[in-house]
Amino acid sequence: MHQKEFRILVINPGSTSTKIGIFDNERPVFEKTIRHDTETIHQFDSVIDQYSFRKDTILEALDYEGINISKLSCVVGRGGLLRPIEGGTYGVNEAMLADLKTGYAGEHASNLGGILAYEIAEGLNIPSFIVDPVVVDEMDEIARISGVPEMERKSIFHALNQKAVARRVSKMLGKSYEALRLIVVHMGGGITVGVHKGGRVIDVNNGLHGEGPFSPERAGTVPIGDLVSMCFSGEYYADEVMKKLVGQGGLVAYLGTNDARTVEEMIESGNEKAELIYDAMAYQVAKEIGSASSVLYGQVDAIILTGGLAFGKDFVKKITDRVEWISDCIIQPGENELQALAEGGLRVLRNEEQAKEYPGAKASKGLQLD
Ligand SMILES: Nc1ncnc2c1ncn2[C@@H]1O[C@H](COP(=O)(O)OP(=O)(O)OP(=O)(O)O)[C@@H](O)[C@H]1O
Ligand SMILES: CCCC(=O)O
Repeated sequence: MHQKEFRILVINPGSTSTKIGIFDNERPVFEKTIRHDTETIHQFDSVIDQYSFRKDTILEALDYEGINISKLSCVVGRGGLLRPIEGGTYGVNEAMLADLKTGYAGEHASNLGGILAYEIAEGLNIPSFIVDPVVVDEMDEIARISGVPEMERKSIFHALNQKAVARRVSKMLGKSYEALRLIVVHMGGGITVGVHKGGRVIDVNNGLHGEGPFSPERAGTVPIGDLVSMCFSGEYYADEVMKKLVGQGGLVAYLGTNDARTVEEMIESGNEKAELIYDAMAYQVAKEIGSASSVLYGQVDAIILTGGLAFGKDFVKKITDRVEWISDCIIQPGENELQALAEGGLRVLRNEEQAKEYPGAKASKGLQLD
């Protein structure tokens, strides 16, 4: 039987770009990365203030391509720092909009995803969704214990790409995602190592707020006593310390760049410090994988390396040399987040899955965004 065709607009707002795509069912018919220079972004005081600018930019790009948005079936955005929720596709509701707008769990460019999806969809009288936001939380209770009762470990990670890649590899292996025990390692600007079991991510490092391996621009776990001393030294404001951990940590702090390709060039030209730091980043990723394997009692069906850094063959080898005794390593470089967003929306349009309802506190009134 001929399958019904749905046309889906997907929106993935990043800190320096807005990626958009039009999909006819699973098939991408248009994809564009709209780059925003630092000057443009810095004229806004907060992420939410960028809303009208990003919306206009998206609509102009679609108009320029001659894409008629009245033919859309739904709009899907990347979800942001919401309340902790399980993975899946969520309909954008007022409670979600309120949390995205106030930045319930902090500022993140993806907070704009749900808002933009909703605003564009509402004008067309079609549904809007988010899929697997960074706050997907399926952690086991035991994984939440930190050692300080006032501080619970949190699940903040590259849920969208981790889940999409895990599903893709499961298909490649001829098994269902739910039947496999996987360690998925997303290595981008931040690095997160997720333990996937029974279709849930039962443990993962908080890749945004200081846990796990250091990354191109984040510090990861640091010696905690020294961090406390730094905080109370009187030399730094809180936001300065935070920047050292997120944005100006990792490769940026040691080598002045967040671009692994530049680091590789430095190593080529004999820079020994660059070599040590790059080795250390791979070493920390491998250690995190080793730790994740113990969560699965060593019974790991595959270790999957993904994200931009997985394009770096030497970097990948530095990791796999240390962990391939645990399980097979499957390399899936880059990320396919637009496709993953489209597929999440499609599963609901096709009634293969029901859209989940976001559980936050209800907003009292419709939101005024313009
Ligand atoms: N061919 C390559 N070889 C080595 N490193 C690469 C290559 N391509 C990209 N990278 C590195 O990957 C990193 C960026 O990865 P990616 O694009 O996944 O991050 P992002 O999308 O900005 O952040 P995040 O994935 O954390 O949301 C950069 O350090 C970049 O230099
Ligand atoms: C860790 C959450 C996604 C990101 O890197 O910003």
